[in-house]
Amino acid sequence: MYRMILNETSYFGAGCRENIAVEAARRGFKKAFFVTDKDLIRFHVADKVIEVFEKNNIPYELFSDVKANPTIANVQHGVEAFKASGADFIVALGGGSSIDTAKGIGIVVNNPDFADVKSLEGVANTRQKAVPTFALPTTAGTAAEVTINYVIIDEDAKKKMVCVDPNDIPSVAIVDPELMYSMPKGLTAATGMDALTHAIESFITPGAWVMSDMFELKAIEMIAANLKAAVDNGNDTVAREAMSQAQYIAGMGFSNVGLGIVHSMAHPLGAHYDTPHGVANALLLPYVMEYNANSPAAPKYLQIAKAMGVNTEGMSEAEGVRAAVDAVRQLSLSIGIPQKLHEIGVREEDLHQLAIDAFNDVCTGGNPRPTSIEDIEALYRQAY
Ligand SMILES: NC(=O)c1ccc[n+]([C@@H]2O[C@H](COP(=O)([O-])OP(=O)(O)OC[C@H]3O[C@@H](n4cnc5c(N)ncnc54)[C@H](O)[C@@H]3O)[C@@H](O)[C@H]2O)c1
Ligand SMILES: [Fe+2]
Repeated sequence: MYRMILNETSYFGAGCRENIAVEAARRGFKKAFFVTDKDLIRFHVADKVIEVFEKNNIPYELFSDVKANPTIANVQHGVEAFKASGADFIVALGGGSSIDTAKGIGIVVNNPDFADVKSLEGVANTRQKAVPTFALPTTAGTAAEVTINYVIIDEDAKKKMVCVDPNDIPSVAIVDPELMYSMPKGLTAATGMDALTHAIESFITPGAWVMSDMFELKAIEMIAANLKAAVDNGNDTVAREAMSQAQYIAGMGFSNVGLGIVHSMAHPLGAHYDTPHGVANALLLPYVMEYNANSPAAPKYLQIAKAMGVNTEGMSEAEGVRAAVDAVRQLSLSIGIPQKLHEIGVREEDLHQLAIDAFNDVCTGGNPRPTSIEDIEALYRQAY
C-alpha cells in the first residue's frame, strides 16, 4: 500500500503569486498572518507579496521573527502573535525556515496540547489540521510548501527535531520563480543541492515506488540540466523556473516516501554549528551515495547517472554506481560547494556525538543500507 498527500491547490509560473487573492476570496478568508524573515524584507522579496495584499485590500499582520534554522522560540512567539492578530489564515513566504515555522505555528494554534513544541517531534498525534496556509517558496530547495514535514531546533537539546504530520500540509502552494531571482549564488547552489539530495535519497529509499520514482527521476534530470545555469545567472528565467518546479516535484515524492542518512547527518550540523541545510546535504551526498551503493538500491544508480545526463549505454551496475557518484560530485564542484567538513567549521572532536545524533534522526529509518553509529561516524571522518 502507498500513500500520497499533496496540496489542495498549487500554482506555478512567473507572477502566480497573484493567486493569493484568488484563493483567499474563494475560501472567504479575511485577514492574513504573514510569516517571513528579516532578509526577505531586506531583499524586497516580501514587498512582492505585500503588493498583492495591498492591491486586493487584504489586511495582514507581519511576523518576521524567524531565523534560518528556526527554533522552538520562533514558533512559540509566532503562536502568540497569531492569536493576537485576528487573522484567519497564514501566508508563509520564504525558504524552508519561514515555511517550517509557519507550519509549527499553524499546528500549535489548532492543537494547543502541543504548545511546548518539543512534543511535536517525530510523528505527532495531532487531531486538528493546521490553520489554513498558503506557502510561497523563495528558495528552490526544501519543497516545504508541499511536504508534510517541518524541522525546528530544540536549542536546549542542541537538536534539529524533524516533525512529520499530514495535518501541517499547506492548503495552497504558490511556486513563483520571480520570488527566487534575488537568491545569491551560494544560496542557489546549496538549496538546489538540497533538492537534488531529496530526489536521490527518496529514489533509493526502500519505500520508493513507481509514482515517487517518476517524480524523483524527473527532478534529478531537471536539476542536473538547470542548477548550474541558475547559479551562473540568477536572472536566467528558464533555469529559475525549471528549478522552482524541480524542487517541488522532488518534494511530492520525498514527503511521501522518506529520505535517508544524508539528511540524518545534515541535521546535527545545523543544530550544532548553524550550517545551512543545503550546504550540509551537498557536502555529504557523494560520500553517502558511495556507502549506500552497497545495498539493494545499487541497480538504481544507473538510472540516477542517466538522469544526471551521463550516457550509460552498456554500463555495468558497478560502472553505473561510479558514474552517478561522479556526476553528483562534479555538479557540486562546478557550483562551488565546499567538499570537506573542516572547511565549514566542524570540529573533529565532535564527530562521535554528531554520529549519535544522526543515528537517532527520524530520516535514518529511510536509508537503503542498514546503518550504525560506527558507520555514520566513519562517513563523517571520510568527509572531514
Ligand atoms: N519542511 C521540509 O520538508 C524541509 C525539507 C528540507 C529542509 N528543511 C528545513 O528548511 C530549512 C532551510 O531552508 P532553506 O534552505 O530554504 O533556507 P532558509 O529558509 O533557511 O533561508 C536561508 C537564508 O536565505 C535567505 N533567503 C531565502 N530566500 C531568499 C531569496 N529569494 N533572496 C534572498 N535571500 C533569500 C533567508 O532570508 C535566510 O536568511 C532548514 O531548517 C531545513 O532543515 C525543511
Ligand atoms: Fe532537505
